[in-house]
Amino acid sequence: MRNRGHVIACDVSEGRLKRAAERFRRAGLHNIETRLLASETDRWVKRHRGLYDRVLVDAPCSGTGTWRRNPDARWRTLEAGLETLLPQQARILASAARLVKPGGRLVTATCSLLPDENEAQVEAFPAAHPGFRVVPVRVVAPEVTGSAHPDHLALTPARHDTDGFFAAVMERGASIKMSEAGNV
Ligand SMILES: C[S@@+](CC[C@H](N)C(=O)[O-])C[C@H]1O[C@@H](n2cnc3c(N)ncnc32)[C@H](O)[C@@H]1O
Repeated sequence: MRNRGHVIACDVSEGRLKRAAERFRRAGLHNIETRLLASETDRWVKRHRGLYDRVLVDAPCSGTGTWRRNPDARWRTLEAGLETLLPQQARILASAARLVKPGGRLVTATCSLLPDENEAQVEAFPAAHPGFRVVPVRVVAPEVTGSAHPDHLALTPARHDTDGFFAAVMERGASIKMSEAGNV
């Protein structure tokens, strides 16, 4: 965005937001406001529903895509437990969807290799939020080629010699009424 527009970085961790603000300063970015949320049901989300052109969700995930750099993380991942992470990811995604304006886009990204955290979350989303449809990443970013998934961005250490990374784009219908868009 070249320091233009207005970006709001939300987290439930004050420490994370402070560290992020330091990174923004070091990078010379002046268009980012930080916002501490109590949870995905924070009233701030309700007050700002339907206001944002783009919403990026970088929810807690297993981090399995970073295992080649952080081999010890596999033991921490097992502690965190997918049975906790999967519903938390779905709740955060549903909450973030409320912020997207009609015609706006919701992008979800993980550093996970696990289909349950990636494709399965994205496939389940439009059923609960009929106002949204998946937009293939190749449409949004034609310069991105070689993804391991036909619609989403999927990078794997084996195929791309990068960390494992996943991103999907969903667009809210331009004419959809807020009340029709599921969970809003
Ligand atoms: C994968 S990390 C994202 C880190 C972030 N991109 C950064 O650079 O600091 C996932 C983050 O989600 C935060 N989180 C957990 N539950 C949340 C919620 N309900 N709303 C917003 N953020 C949440 C965690 O505190 C954690 O910082």
